[in-house]
Amino acid sequence: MRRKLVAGNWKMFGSLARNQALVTDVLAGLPQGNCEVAVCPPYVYLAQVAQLTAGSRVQLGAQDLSPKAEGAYTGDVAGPMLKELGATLVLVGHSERRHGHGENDSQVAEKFVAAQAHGLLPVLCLGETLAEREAGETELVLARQLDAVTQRAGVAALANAVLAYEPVWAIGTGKTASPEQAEAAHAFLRSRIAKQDAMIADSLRILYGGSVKAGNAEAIFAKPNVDGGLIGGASLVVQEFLSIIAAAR
Ligand SMILES: O=C[C@H](O)COP(=O)(O)O
Repeated sequence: MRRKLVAGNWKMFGSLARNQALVTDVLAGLPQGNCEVAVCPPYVYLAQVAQLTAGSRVQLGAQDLSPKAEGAYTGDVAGPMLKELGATLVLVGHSERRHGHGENDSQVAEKFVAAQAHGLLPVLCLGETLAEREAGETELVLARQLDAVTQRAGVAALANAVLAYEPVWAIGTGKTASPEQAEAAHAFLRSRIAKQDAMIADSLRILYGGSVKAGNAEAIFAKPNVDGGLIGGASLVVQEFLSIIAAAR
């Protein structure tokens, strides 16, 4: 039985005052339940959010990391730094990094390896663009993005990771993948991993991300291969985020 995870990706939103209000209200309203909850604030707020979430069941994540442990890499942030501030997980390969910052599959694989090397749980994001979907290339793209990591890190590395299927066309657009479209992509990913290791495939959590809201979370999370969500915009709205957590039973 896979335990669901709902992770809020705040992207480049927040301020000291807004974060304090958001986390305080989320903690106050957190529904009972078995699902894991995490928030991923911008780097500069990790220490603040670590303090606010201390002792709660809300885990702390970062949105990206450097593939290097330290060095002359201006503007980059290394895994050990995230760990020191209390992060336990980190997103790698988010589409806003792949498409907005030109990260390729092999760089994403290096970041995945670095995350694990520094004791962080990598949440590997993958997903196709609208053009790729319309060209019938969804599975081809997912396979390429997944294989880049399994070939670099080995399939066994997925025992200590989470996947997040995020169709690029559904991110921040209000256009959600239907529960059936999400399920099909998740099932494809799981079956591809099962060809190499059935047990790892069975225990691996695959989150869905892309315009998840209170109103659609329950239907998406009800699909057998969907193990929670990576939530962008709705994670910044207290009642939306709490309802999504409640839907992840
Ligand atoms: O990381 C989260 C995803 O990019 C989804 O963002 P969204 O919920 O705002 O569409």
